[in-house]
Amino acid sequence: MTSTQRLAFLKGHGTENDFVIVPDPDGRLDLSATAVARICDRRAGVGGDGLLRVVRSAAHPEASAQADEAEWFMDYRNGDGSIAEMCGNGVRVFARYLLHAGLVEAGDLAIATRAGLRRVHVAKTGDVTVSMGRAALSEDGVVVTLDGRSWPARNVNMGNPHAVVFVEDLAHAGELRAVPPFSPASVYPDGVNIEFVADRGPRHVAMRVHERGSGETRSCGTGACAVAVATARRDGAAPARTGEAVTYQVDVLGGSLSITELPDGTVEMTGPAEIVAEGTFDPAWLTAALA
Ligand SMILES: N[C@@H](CCC[C@H](N)C(=O)O)C(=O)O
Repeated sequence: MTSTQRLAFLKGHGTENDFVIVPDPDGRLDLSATAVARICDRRAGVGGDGLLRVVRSAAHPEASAQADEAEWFMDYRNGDGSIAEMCGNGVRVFARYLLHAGLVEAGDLAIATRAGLRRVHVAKTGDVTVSMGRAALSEDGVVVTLDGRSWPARNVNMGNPHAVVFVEDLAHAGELRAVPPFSPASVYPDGVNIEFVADRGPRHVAMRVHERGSGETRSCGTGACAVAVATARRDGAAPARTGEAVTYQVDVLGGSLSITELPDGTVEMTGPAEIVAEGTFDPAWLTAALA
């Protein structure tokens, strides 16, 4: 890109997990971690928990194998510029963007991600539903410690890693300004998203999350799925065994998500996704940010 070209961006969110959306259909942009962190900076940049680069699957080496089934690849980056495999709120916002930009029709579509294909249902307005794949749960003896308290954590992989901790009171998660200490570190060599969960009622919980690469956010879609499945197991609900789907409402600081685990083990998430603004980067600022 030359400094005279204006690069467009949009801003969107899903339950207040907010993203800078950068359309780059032909995969021409070289977005370093530093550039992403500058764009996501809430004071000196556009600001966001993360960035969604919109690239044709065929134009991206990590997605070309999915190009036959999904025209578009979600190149997701955390706010610090690090790469993550998957983002559940992001994929709903990504689908909302594709429809908003006239790149897809309303209805069912597939989106390529680093965690594989995700099938999405997006209508002209309203909530977006995404099939998030299967959760992989394991007991690895992980313990999370914060402000003098310790809890066992459930390890859940939703394409990306999560440690789910049940607490009596979400206030026990404190300020969440830094990654809550956990051990053994070897379970999560690439870092982890940590969810604190409290009961709200039958099949209804609330959570707070410290996201790898973004800090405390107001919502995490993959985290809400991890929480729903971990809570279902704690409650003795196992759709694969009983043949009955189980749905949990998961409240986050920025709203609420509905998560259903189906008898085939796949997890569906439904929640809002909005585009709130469109703009262009100042060319001189962007040139410096990309340098
Ligand atoms: N906010 C996202 C998760 C984004 C990725 C995560 N921080 C990671 O590094 O795994 C969501 O909605 O799932």
